[in-house]
Amino acid sequence: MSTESLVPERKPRFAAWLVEPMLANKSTYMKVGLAALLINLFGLVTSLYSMTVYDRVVPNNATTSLVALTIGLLIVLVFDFILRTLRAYFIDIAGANVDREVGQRTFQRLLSIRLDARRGSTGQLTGLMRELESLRDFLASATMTAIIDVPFIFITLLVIGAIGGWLVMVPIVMIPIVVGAGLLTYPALDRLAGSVMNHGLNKSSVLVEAIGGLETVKVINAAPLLQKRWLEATDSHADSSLRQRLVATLGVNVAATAQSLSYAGIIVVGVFLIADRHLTTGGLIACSLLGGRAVQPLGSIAQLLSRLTGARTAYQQVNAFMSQPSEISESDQLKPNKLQGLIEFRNVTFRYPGAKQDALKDINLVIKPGERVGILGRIGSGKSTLARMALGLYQPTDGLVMIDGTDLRQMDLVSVRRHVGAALQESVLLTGSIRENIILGRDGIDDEEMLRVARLTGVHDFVGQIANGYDLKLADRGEGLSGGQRQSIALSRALVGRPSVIVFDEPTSGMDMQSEEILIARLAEELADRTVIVVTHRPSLLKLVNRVLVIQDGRIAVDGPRDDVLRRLTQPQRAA
Ligand SMILES: Nc1ncnc2c1ncn2[C@@H]1O[C@H](COP(=O)(O)OP(=O)(O)OP(=O)(O)O)[C@@H](O)[C@H]1O
Repeated sequence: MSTESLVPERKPRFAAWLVEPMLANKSTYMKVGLAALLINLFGLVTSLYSMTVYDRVVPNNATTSLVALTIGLLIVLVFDFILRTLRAYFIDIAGANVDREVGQRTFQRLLSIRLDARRGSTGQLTGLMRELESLRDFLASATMTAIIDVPFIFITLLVIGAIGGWLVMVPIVMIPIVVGAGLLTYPALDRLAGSVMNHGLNKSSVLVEAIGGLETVKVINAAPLLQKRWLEATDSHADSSLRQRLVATLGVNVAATAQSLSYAGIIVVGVFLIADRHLTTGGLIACSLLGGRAVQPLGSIAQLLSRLTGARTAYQQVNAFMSQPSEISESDQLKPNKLQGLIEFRNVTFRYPGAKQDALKDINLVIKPGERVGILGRIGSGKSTLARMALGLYQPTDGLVMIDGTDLRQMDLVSVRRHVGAALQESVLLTGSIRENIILGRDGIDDEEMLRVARLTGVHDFVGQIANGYDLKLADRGEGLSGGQRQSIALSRALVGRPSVIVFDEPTSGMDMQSEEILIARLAEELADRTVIVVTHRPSLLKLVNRVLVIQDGRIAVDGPRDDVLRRLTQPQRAA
């Protein structure tokens, strides 16, 4: 029998990544609410002041009372000013706290996103992270103030009712008009917010692609194509933004007109009530002021409606991203302190998301600790995929990848990768010094160890001569260095700290034969007792390994001791 609960779990209305940081600032938000309450009450005082002045002071020429009342009002205004300032300050503080926490959570999620579950291009993901800004804008400042003011509409209406009786019907009639206009425009605004955001993400996508590959774009003359894509993305973005603003303006104008109508309506009806002696002139003045106050928060909401829909769309997109599978699972994951270096593939089949064919098919493989394996095969045969799977970058579609006898899915990949040195095909460096690029802020790696690997990989040969060479700041992704130099740095950061498992994918592709030979000679000793996987097309690198696998069409075609396999591969095919 299934152990699953029969009662479906109710999904929380809002996601934890947003609600938890907001709840953490609960006390600040309560202060904001209290300030809003007092500010709204002070607003009533101003209207009542006008009423008293018109009804009591003017007819009796009671200047002493006027002075006393005005002093009272001034005191209230001073408090009002202080509270408004405090309210804005508290909202900003809470907004900044929430923004920091939400930003941290989303960035962490971005870094731990499972590659097999990743959706959207690099540019779209960049744009998505920017969408957090619109959420932040929404949660901070003006928006919250306007929303908090809404419940006070009822208090204002109560006061109007107390002073002017049925006069209260005038602003009450206006409320459904404003709300109705909001409700009518909401679906259109919501739809437009979605398309504004999508077109924005498309723009970001073209931009990132163009900037990231500027050199290639020039060389292959792709500028006209990208220019065309950029123009299309900009046009559609501008078009949907324009429509969004038009619809939003409609709601705002209805609210503004309703506010004026409420004012005029109160005056007109009030005149008749005064004639019937149901209302005083002061009462009318107070009611007309209060009438404006009653409708005003709705106007602000109408103004915010487009931002509200924008924020909702951003929330949904970010939430969808936050719900994608991550390398960090909820369960307790194993965090190894060290690795023996036993790597096992059990019946592993893998297909890239959206691909038509399996990249790896039914792989069974045991790499013992200290074993050094070279992986050969034609292009696209699945060599790099095998290396990526050993690093836990992708989870098998079927079967198990195990390290030291434990399923990789049950291990904390950050801890595992601490003991694995990897250099993949692309030597992507980070902005910063060469030293930073080799050490990468890892604990326990000193300058001595950095220099040791730098000498080994040849980095010292080109950095050692320059004064402060290791502190040389590298530009974006290591620009300013040759491909081979970048590769040497990438190899250094993989070897530093002597990790027990090494995974190299074409580690010498950017090097000349002489540099490669020197490197191989030095690596032979360095890698002696490690578990090593080297993906390569170069026979020279096979000097480093004692076992060779040949991958063909996603399957292991040949597996054996290096010399045996090489002999088989170089033997002329016997005629059938
Ligand atoms: N990110 C990806 N998404 C979809 N398919 C992919 C992806 N990366 C690789 N593939 C496909 O998986 C198959 C194996 O690719 P892999 O990179 O492992 O080949 P390889 O043997 O390392 O090739 P090369 O020698 O050219 O590096 C190929 O058919 C390739 O088209």
